[in-house]
Amino acid sequence: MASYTSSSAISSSSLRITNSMPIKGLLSFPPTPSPLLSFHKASTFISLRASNKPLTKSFQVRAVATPTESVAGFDDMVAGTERKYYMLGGKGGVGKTSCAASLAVKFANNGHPTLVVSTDPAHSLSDSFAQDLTGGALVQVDGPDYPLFALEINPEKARDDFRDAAKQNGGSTGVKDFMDGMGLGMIVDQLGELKLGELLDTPPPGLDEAIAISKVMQFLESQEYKMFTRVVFDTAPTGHTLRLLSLPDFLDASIGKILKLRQKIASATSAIKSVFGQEKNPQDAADKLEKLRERMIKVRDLFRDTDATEFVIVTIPTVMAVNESSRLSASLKKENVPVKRLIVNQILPPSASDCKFCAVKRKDQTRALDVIRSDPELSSLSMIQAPLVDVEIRGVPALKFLGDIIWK
Ligand SMILES: Nc1ncnc2c1ncn2[C@@H]1O[C@H](COP(=O)(O)OP(=O)(O)OP(=O)(O)O)[C@@H](O)[C@H]1O
Repeated sequence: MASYTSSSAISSSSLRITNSMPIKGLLSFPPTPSPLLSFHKASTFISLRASNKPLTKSFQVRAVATPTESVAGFDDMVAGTERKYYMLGGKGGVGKTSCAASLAVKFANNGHPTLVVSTDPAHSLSDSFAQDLTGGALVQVDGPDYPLFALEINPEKARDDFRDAAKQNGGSTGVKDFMDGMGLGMIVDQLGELKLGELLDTPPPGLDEAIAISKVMQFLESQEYKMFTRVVFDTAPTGHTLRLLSLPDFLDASIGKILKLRQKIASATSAIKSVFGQEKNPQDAADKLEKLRERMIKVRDLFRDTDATEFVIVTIPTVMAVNESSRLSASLKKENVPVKRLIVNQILPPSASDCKFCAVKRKDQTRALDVIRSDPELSSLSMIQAPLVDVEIRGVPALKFLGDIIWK
C-alpha cells in the first residue's frame, strides 16, 4: 500500500502535495496504478498546486474513495497515436463536464495533444477549468504536460450560419411565398414537406448540437488541427443527444432535397432566378450548403465508427438517473453507436459511522447500483465507480485528481 507524504510527488511534474498530512491508500497516482481503491481513512486533506507557477491559487481537496467494481481500462484508451474521439453524455448535472474535462487532462498528461469540446448549449467547461474558454475559438488550457486546448462552440452562431446558407438556397418562407404567388404549387408542396421554415425558425433541440459538431469536424479537417490525437466531447444532456443522433440523417435528407430543389428552381424561370439573384454569389451559398451536408454525413459516420469513437455514459446512483441511462444506452445501440463504459459518479465514500441521512442515501445508492447490475442494457457495460468528493472539481489540479481516480 502506497503512502504519500508532503515530499512525495503525486503526479508528473505539474502537481505536488504541499501540506504535511499523509495520504495512505491505493489512490492511483502514477506511477503506481491500482485496480482497487481502498482507503485507510475515509477522507484526507491534500493541497495541490501548479509547481512551475507562483502559488497564486492553492486549494484543498478532500480525497475520498470507494471500492471500484471495474477499472476504466485507460491503457487501452491511451494506446495508439491515431486520433480517437470520446463523447461523454448523460442526464443533466450528473458530472459529464467534470468527467470529460478530467479525461482530457489525463490524455494530455499522457502525451496526447488533446482537444476538449463542449457542444452543450449551456457550457460549463470554462467553470470546470476555471479559465475563460468562451468565444468559439480554441483556447489553450494552462497546466497539463502536453497541449490541451478547449473549445466552446457557440451553437446559436453555428445555427445562424446554417440558417443563412439554407435561406439563400430556397428554404426561407419569403421565397416560399414568392413561389406560391408564381403558381409553382409543386415546389411549394415540396417545401411544405420539408417543413423548412419551421425547422429554421424554431429549431428542434439537438439541431444546434448537430451543427456545432459539424463545425468541429470542419476545424478538425484543417491542417492546423491535425495535431490532436484525442478529442473529447462534453455533450448536452440525454434528450438532446438522442435527438442529435437522428438529426444527421434527417438533415442529410433535408439538405439533399434543398439542393435538388434549388437546381430545379434555378432552371425554372428567370423570374425566380432573379430572387436567387439577390444572393451575392449563389454558387458560394450552394457550396456552403453542400459542405455542411458532407460534414453531416461525416458526423453520422463518426458516431458509428467503432475504431475511432466511443460514447461514455455518465450517470449517478439514483434509480431515475439509471433508468434514463438505460434508455440512452438502448438508443445508442439502436443507432449503432459504440458504448463500452458507464461511469457511476458521486458515490458516497465509505464511512464507519454514517449519520441517518447518509445511511438512507447509501441504501438508495446501493439499490441503484443493483438496478444497474440487473439492467439488460447496462449490465454488459464496464462500470466505473467515481466517488463523491466534498469540494467542487474546478481547475486542472482538481481535474487531474479526479481523473486519476476515474481513468485507470
Ligand atoms: N464526483 C464528484 N464529487 C463532487 N462533486 C462533483 C462530482 N462530479 C461532479 N461534481 C460537481 O457537480 C456539479 C455538476 O457537475 P458537471 O458540471 O460536471 O455536470 P454536468 O453533467 O456536466 O452538468 P450539465 O448537465 O449541467 O452540463 C459541479 O459543481 C461539479 O463540480
